[in-house]
Amino acid sequence: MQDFLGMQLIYTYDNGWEYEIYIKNEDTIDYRIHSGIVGGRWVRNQKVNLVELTPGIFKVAWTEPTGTDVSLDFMPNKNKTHGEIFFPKWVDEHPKLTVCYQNDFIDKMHKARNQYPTYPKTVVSEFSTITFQQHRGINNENVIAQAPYQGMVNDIKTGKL
Ligand SMILES: C=Cc1ccc(O)c(OC)c1
Repeated sequence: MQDFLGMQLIYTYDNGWEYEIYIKNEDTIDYRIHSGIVGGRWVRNQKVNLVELTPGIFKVAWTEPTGTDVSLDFMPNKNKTHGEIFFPKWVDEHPKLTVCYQNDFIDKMHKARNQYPTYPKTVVSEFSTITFQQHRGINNENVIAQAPYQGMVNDIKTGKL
């Protein structure tokens, strides 16, 4: 567990979506979405359940202010992850409403999830390939501290960011 906490990982789902997560501490993540239908969305200090299923394999699961539920399995030693993402109907219908720095729009997310339909949900089940991982220490506020932009992943991978 100690080597997973503090990790920054970038991974690309088989459907093409590129995500970045920072495992901030034992119950908190920050993340950015670099591509896909909600590319541009980013979130800090999302509370999660994090467990080590077996040595080197981790599950991170949470429910979001949007009503989206997420369960991710990380296999960093194999450069693989698997995600199960449960989207309420409204996120499927109005994905762009969720593209923001969510921390500044929690009320907007709560209003939207009450106002728009939840069901039927859309379940996305996808493997991804980890293309970058590095240790950044625990509770590092500088890892995910600005909005995603075109070329940011390249800047991270080349050490410019
Ligand atoms: C819906 C959020 C979401 C979905 C899949 C992910 O891999 C993720 O990582 C931070 C977040």
